[in-house]
Amino acid sequence: MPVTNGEDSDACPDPRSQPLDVLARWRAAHAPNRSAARRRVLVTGGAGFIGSHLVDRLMQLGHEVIVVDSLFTGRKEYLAPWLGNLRFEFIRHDVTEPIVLEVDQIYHLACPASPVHYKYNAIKTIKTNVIGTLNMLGLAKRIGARLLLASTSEVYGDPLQHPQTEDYWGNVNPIGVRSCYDEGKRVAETLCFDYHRQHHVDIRIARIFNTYGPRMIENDGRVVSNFVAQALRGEHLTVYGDGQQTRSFCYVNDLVDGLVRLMNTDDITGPINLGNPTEFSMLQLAHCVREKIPQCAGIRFLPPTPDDPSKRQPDIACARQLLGWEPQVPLSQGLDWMVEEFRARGIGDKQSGADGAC
Ligand SMILES: O=c1ccn([C@@H]2O[C@H](COP(=O)(O)OP(=O)(O)O[C@H]3OC[C@@H](O)[C@H](O)[C@H]3O)[C@@H](O)[C@H]2O)c(=O)[nH]1
Repeated sequence: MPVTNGEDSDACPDPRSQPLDVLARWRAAHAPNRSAARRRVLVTGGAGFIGSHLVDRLMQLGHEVIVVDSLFTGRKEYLAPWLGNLRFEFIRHDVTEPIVLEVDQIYHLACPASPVHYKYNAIKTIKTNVIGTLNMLGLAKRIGARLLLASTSEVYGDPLQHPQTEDYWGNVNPIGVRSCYDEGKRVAETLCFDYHRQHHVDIRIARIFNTYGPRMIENDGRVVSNFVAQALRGEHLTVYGDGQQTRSFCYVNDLVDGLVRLMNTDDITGPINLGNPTEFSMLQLAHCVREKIPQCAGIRFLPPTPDDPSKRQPDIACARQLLGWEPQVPLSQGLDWMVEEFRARGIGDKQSGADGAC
């Protein structure tokens, strides 16, 4: 980790004359048992869908990984391959409570991300985004760690600009049912920049667009997992509204690649959009899933959900230019892998017939 302000000698800066951030960064850069090849990395929300894939990548790269997760939506079994590994630790902890750890990097992902889950306890969701992020930024400041915030495309709300570039300020309802998440993440971004300006905390902000892949919880309510699980069970695909709303779906391994690149790129704060720019309507997605899973019963239209964004597509010019990153996996391929994993989990083995289909 680079030490700035002329403090790159091995000698410890004089604690009486140096600001705290200089001392913290000196300590981080000179910590024993650490190197660029073997960093100590904290992943909050590391037992979740994206978090657990990120943990796999960090462990494969040879880092020491600490996962902090409340297991509200995360699943410990996603971490099973690493339990018992000497480079891995799991701590069941809610980030709304402070925690003290010594690490070089913090990937701060902790927060329910499915609209169904984040609306379930809206006050808890906003606390997680605000107090949880404050706690993690305080920790980063204290120990001189770099912090990457998993922000979201939801900061753009129901966008009036399409596709969305990072300089677009968004169109967000501050008092709606989704506000706990989208306003919560907007405040989390604000906090990151305030800690950066005021305390020189080294921050990275990733605006993550819709992501899918193996290990999505089959009933987490998001569209790709819903459609695949419904199709495998021989049920109808539930399309909310007229299905003309659009999203752009990124395969989880591509996203993890973007997160790791962003974390390890110097002299950049973001925000940076990370997502697949290929846009689909929900009806197109439904047809794609039906083609792959013929036992699917058909489509059932349900009322739209409040404040549902009508369109969403990332402009990823910044990620291409600054990180040399762009998604590699087309939706059709990613869906095949996801269907395979859902089948391996036994989803659809016992056809429910609950909605009268099949
Ligand atoms: O069964 C379903 C589920 C969802 N949908 C629709 O599919 C679209 C996508 O819905 P999802 O719940 O998958 O995800 P959303 O885009 O609403 O929110 C997501 O945005 C990006 C991330 O930050 C989060 O994963 C999540 O908040 C919405 O228009 C929704 O109404 C259906 O038509 N049927």
